[in-house]
Amino acid sequence: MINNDPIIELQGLYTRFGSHVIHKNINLNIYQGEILSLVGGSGSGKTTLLRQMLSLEIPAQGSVKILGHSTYDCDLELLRSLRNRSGVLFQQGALFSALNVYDNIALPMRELHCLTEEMIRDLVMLKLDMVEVEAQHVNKMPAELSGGMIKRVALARALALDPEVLFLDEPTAGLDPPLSESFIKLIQTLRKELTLTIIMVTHDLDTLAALSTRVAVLADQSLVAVGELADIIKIDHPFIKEFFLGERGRNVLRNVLTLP
Ligand SMILES: Nc1ncnc2c1ncn2[C@@H]1O[C@H](COP(=O)(O)OP(=O)(O)OP(=O)(O)O)[C@@H](O)[C@H]1O
Repeated sequence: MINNDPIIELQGLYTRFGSHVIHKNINLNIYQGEILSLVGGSGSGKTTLLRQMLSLEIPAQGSVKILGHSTYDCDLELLRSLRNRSGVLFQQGALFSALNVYDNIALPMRELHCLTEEMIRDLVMLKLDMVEVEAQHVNKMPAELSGGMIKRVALARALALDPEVLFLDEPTAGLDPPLSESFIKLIQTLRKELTLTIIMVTHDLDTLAALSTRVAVLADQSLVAVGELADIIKIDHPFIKEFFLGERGRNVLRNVLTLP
């Protein structure tokens, strides 16, 4: 279910690294219950925008509101509670290599300092069950896990504190097609069961087409298009044409849409 409350509001965002301008006047509302996919060329600033939504980076200008609160002028306590209401699955460094599966998922729970080890154990097992990982794997170290399993355990950790918003950076990168498909199905199921709002960066058109309720396209330092995939592909912009309507794009999209 999507409703009209913006969960995230970006207004007039400008980002610069030295003299390198990454974003110019980005405006975007993300609504409760949607899965918004952010696409753009390499270096267009997708991950940076995600990090700004998570208040891990501050733009040169503009404001970010998450769950109704402005993140750049709020106190640390509020910032911490807003972060606890968001889960993140980063593309790199998804798990702490020195911690086993159990401790990776338990970490955000322990950081709350208000749960007993018994409660944490029950919650860790519940999260593992949610991501369809069997209990026998709890003592394994990340190096002993397959790529698909790492993604699932990292997702369990991202869901550890029952977030309202989930950020996914290239969630299916590095997975072969069957693993990617089963991860997509898992995200679809979780979104329905947990009424999550999901913001995802992806280059993968299968993932994008299967999951997105809306797509936002970053190019020329701006958001050049925001909308449903069926409308986005009709827009006459070089990046959109190349990304969605090149040979690979056409092969994926012709199964789900009528192409121009
Ligand atoms: N902390 C930083 N300091 C300087 N430049 C940075 C910093 N973070 C990102 N950049 C630069 O900003 C640009 C956007 O980076 P970003 O990682 O957000 O792009 P992206 O769209 O996610 O790229 P990709 O698809 O390749 O992952 C890149 O040119 C990058 O080198």
